[in-house]
Amino acid sequence: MKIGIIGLGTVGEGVLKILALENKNIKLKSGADLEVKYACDLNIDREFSFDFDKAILTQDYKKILSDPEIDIVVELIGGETIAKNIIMEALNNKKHVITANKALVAKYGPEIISAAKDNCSLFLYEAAVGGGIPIITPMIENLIANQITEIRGIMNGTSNYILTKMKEDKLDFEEALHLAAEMGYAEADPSYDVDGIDAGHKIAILSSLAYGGYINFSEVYLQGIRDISLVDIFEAEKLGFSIKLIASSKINEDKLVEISAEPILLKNEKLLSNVNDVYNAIEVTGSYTGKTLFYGKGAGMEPTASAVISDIVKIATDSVINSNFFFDTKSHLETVDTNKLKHEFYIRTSKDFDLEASALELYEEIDNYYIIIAENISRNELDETFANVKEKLIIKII
Ligand SMILES: NC(=O)C1=CN([C@@H]2O[C@H](COP(=O)(O)OP(=O)(O)OC[C@H]3O[C@@H](n4cnc5c(N)ncnc54)[C@H](OP(=O)(O)O)[C@@H]3O)[C@@H](O)[C@H]2O)C=CC1
Ligand SMILES: N[C@@H](CC=O)C(=O)O
Repeated sequence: MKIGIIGLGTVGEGVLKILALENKNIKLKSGADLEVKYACDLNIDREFSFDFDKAILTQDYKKILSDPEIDIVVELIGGETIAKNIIMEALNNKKHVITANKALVAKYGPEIISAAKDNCSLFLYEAAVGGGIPIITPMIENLIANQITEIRGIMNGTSNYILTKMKEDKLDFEEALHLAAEMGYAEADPSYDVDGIDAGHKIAILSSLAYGGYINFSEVYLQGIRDISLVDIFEAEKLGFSIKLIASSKINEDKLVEISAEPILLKNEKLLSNVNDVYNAIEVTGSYTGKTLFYGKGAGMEPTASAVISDIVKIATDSVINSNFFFDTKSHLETVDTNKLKHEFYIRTSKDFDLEASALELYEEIDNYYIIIAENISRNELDETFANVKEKLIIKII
């Protein structure tokens, strides 16, 4: 199998490196005969920390797309414009495509998957969710006997790293984000990480695999972590909770999906409360398995590259389940308006809120804020109640 890798940043360099180091072992274990014919990046004059034949380096991805010898194109440049063109052109040229680009899969999955089917090519994206954790393949293969009814987890390494550093090292948000970017965890535009968008992409992808249809990404309820301060982290701790960015979805009997990516106050005894640093953990509920848990590093060079290589080997060993059920491009899954659902909430509001005029009870006053715990209330009701305050943070409690 001849492979062209496009994008040699964090993930692409990892793929090139592991293939250079492990090619013989991979062949021994799987029988797959892999050759990287091209490795493409804008900057090819830099130093690499491992040995490989530099003749494979190119700055021109079009060479890869038009070379009839190339079987697999690995798209690792990220973004939604050139990356999408590369993927579509590669598929239309009858090449198999592998990506780690969750934004593209979540937003354009139906279009890309249809193009793959039309061209009898394969489109795989194990690295798009959970970094190094095998999760897409288990959803398609190992859990195939089950009806999946619920998925819940920590799916963004950067935000989990930030929340962990804020809690354990008392770093403020910006310092922790800076560290996450240095480690290669954050997206090129880190607002994807901290505004819940990346976790939203991932839960949309998993739900589209699980429930026999596709989720329209714009229907995922999103809330990020950028407004969470040390005050909230330590208030939560006093109450016996941790704050985690949780992506979740569940399907009800009417086939309506409740789907969100948002910070949640989780009881400290819960398993997900204790998943820290760049680690992700994804809990999948199946009709026969009950809950299964997938845990590991959710971002970073080597874990993510490991997932990309598993897709390469699947294609090379011709072992891909490619039915229409998973990410069914013809069946749009309807979603529930989560703003109407009643829950318990943690609220931090500035003191211009007229507490006496409201039916809500004060839990504590801290600095210039009221902390309020509100029960059996919807986001819509809370948004109306706190519409005019200078500052507010509203987080669901589970
Ligand atoms: N980092 C991670 O932990 C994970 C990332 N992902 C996904 O993997 C993908 C890649 O991410 P990551 O490796 O972090 O991104 P990086 O920004 O580190 O790498 C992208 C690379 O592609 C290069 N590039 C950009 N445009 C072109 C082009 N037209 N032709 C050739 N090369 C180009 C960039 O060069 P230059 O820098 O010069 O622009 C850069 O070297 C993204 O979709 C991301 O969401 C998925 C899971 C984990
Ligand atoms: N930025 C992402 C990278 C992996 O998907 C994250 O932090 O999880």
